[in-house]
Amino acid sequence: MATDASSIKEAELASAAAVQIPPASNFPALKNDLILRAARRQPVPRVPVWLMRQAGRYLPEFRQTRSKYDFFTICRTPSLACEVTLQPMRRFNLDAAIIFSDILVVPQALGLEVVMVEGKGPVLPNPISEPSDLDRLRTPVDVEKELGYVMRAITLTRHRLDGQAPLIGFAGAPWTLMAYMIEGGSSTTHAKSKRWLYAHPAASNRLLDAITDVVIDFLVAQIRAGAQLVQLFESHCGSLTPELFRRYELPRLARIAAETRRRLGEAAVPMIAFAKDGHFALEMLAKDCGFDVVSVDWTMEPAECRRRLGNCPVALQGNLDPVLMACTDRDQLNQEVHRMLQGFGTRGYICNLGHGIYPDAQPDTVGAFIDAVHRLSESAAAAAGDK
Ligand SMILES: Cc1c2[nH]c(c1CCC(=O)O)Cc1[nH]c(c(CCC(=O)O)c1C)Cc1[nH]c(c(CCC(=O)O)c1C)Cc1[nH]c(c(CCC(=O)O)c1C)C2
Repeated sequence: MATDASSIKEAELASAAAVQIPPASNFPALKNDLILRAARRQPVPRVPVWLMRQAGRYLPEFRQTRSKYDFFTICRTPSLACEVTLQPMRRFNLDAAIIFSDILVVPQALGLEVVMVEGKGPVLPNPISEPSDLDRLRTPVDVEKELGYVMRAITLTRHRLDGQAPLIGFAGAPWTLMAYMIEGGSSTTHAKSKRWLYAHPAASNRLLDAITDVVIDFLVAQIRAGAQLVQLFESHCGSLTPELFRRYELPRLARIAAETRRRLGEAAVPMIAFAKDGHFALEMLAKDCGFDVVSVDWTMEPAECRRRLGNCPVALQGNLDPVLMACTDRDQLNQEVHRMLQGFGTRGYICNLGHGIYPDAQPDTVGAFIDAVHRLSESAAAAAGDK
């Protein structure tokens, strides 16, 4: 029998792939529902906290798993995606887990190739360039067939979490995915994809609708598989003008929230919208989209967000500068946490970073951040009379 490194790796992958997925029912009882209560603006004894991209490159245990497998192999092998999702849950007292996957699985389901290039990030070798390229898209998408591995990872993880905290499912928002599909990867200006919005409005609507249809089916399927909250990532919101956002994206975000909820009925779960650099869109996101929670980045002043929204029935999430996760000064960290708690208040608030955690984050600082949120918010919530 061959015992070289590659055959050991193949054998490990085969055994990971052979893990049986239990049915998406009879899940273990939830021991910590703080994030669900905060999303519904109910009183909490302390503020829940999780970190965008909490499972990933800053953790040595992730890097070890990643050194053995290609990025999308981890995503497509439910027991590996589950293991990586649980890694930060074992280390930290987090109030939610987020399933390990990527927003770019939706373009893959639509028939576009996406590869993860070391040191560069995601690349789509054959992006959409012309409106006629839309005929290449494989629509309609059967999400169970194309993305069933995400649903299986969710079901397995929900069981293995054993009720420690709720599990978050997610998808990219239509504009953000359209931008990747046209740019072919990361971009600072999104000039090509924005040019589509101006020059090809009908084709842009067709592409955005095709993405929206998949996103709705995908979120519904993730929730049926066991996701207890879902977050929509509009990471490229900041490239749009308010008018482009209002015309192209707002109606789609509203359709995603309304249709997902309608299709699930009683089984609906809280929905979070994260719009990076979406200052101009705060009121639109909070009042005209139907999401339960709006997640803001670090460029927004917490108290100012509350002031702008008045008594709008929406919870807020955010917004610590992720760079602080690479710093060691605990007084500074405590001060920043205190400032967020003061500005956002302890009701209807989920503490998080303003964007995904960076690879140079220090695990010790991440732990100190989570503990500071719990410690400082407990006294603030008690002072506000919340239990
Ligand atoms: C760990 C990881 C992920 N994606 C990528 C990596 C690093 C790749 C590697 O290990 O090689 C590539 C990977 N995938 C993407 C990027 C960003 C590329 C760019 O800058 O445009 C990278 C480096 C695209 C992507 N992917 C995602 C977003 C939205 C959030 C954000 O704005 O940061 C975006 C924009 C979401 C995402 N992506 C991931 C999760 C996992 C769950 C978690 O821990 O939170 C999530 C939620 C996982």
